[in-house]
Amino acid sequence: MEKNAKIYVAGHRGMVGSAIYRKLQKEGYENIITRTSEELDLRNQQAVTDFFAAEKPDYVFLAAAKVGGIEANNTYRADFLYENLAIQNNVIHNAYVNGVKKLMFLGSSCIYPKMAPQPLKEDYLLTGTLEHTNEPYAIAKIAGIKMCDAYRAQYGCNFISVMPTNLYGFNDNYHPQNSHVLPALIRKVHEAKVNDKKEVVVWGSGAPMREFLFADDLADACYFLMQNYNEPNLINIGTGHDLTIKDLALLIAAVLGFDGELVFDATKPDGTPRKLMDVSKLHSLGWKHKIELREGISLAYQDFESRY
Ligand SMILES: NC(=O)C1=CN([C@@H]2O[C@H](COP(=O)(O)OP(=O)(O)OC[C@H]3O[C@@H](n4cnc5c(N)ncnc54)[C@H](OP(=O)(O)O)[C@@H]3O)[C@@H](O)[C@H]2O)C=CC1
Ligand SMILES: C[C@H]1O[C@H](OP(=O)(O)OP(=O)(O)OC[C@H]2O[C@@H](n3cnc4c(=O)[nH]c(N)nc43)[C@H](O)[C@@H]2O)[C@@H](O)[C@@H](O)C1=O
Repeated sequence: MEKNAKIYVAGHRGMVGSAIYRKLQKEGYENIITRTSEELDLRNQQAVTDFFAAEKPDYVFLAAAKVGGIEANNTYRADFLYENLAIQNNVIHNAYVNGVKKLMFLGSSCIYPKMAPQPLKEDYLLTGTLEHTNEPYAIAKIAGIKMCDAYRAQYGCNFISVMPTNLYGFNDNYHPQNSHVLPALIRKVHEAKVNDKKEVVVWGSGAPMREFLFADDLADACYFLMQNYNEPNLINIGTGHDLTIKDLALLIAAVLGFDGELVFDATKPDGTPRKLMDVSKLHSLGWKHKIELREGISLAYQDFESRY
């Protein structure tokens, strides 16, 4: 990407989009264009068509999406399918129509088959049944990946798809029901600590395993791949390490200084038992994460405390 290139970061107020924006600024890009969802609703086909025709961006990071944790995905099934399909259809198609030089689409580790062998290799996509709680989201994301591949095959567009693992970081969503597990547990443990409560409720059995990547590391990888990756096949982004939800809760309790009990709520779903990324393809290209989990939780907690 040339330093004077016009780069559209879709979803720049979100956790991932804001990290990509910070990374681009740090690298010296000055022509970054953004719109909030109030200024440009990416579900609106005409509005997106007009925006691309007027702005003609050179590069696009598509980090706008309907996003949430296990409960949000399972509850708002229609919204996750419709909104994500609409956003990605509009952005990817108009990127093609307006000659965007390169576009990055973000998938997610939760769109691999529920019972895929571990660690998850890129070619396991579409080899088995999806996890029920996030099936609508996964169907939309798989369509986005296939759309990038199809526009490359038919029209020669340099559209790439990356597959991030579970993320956390600055500007995360700490909603009690709709957030992902890591921000949810930061909030619950914090509230238990300041209110002198003896217990924190952890959803499910605590046995599922998850891998976590700090959003600024993801942004660094996205920037690296935007410079160095031009293939139709998707590429995993993660750390290659995971832990149980119980151990995650214990680690968050340790970092935040909470010494009460963890109580497991079996009425809540566990979701996918494990989704550890095989990151050998990314490592072979020369990229590795920098922020380890304990440090990342500490950074995220500082952000949480400054915003709540
Ligand atoms: N969080 C995670 O653990 C993971 C995320 N990902 C992927 O990363 C990407 C970003 O996720 P994340 O940053 O966590 O999500 P956030 O919810 O933090 O941010 C999403 C952004 O999308 C924008 N957006 C949503 N709907 C619309 C719309 N209709 N029109 C315009 N903009 C819209 C929002 O804009 P505004 O703020 O202006 O309303 C918001 O800034 C997504 O593609 C997601 O699937 C992949 C793996 C894991
Ligand atoms: C990134 C990925 O995120 C989603 O998948 P997920 O990894 O299953 O999501 P999660 O982070 O919400 O939960 C992880 C695990 O943690 C447990 N858990 C415990 N206690 C809380 C808790 O308090 N909140 C939440 N949310 N989960 C909890 C929870 O029961 C589950 O076993 C996809 O829908 C999909 O959208 C996607 O892309």
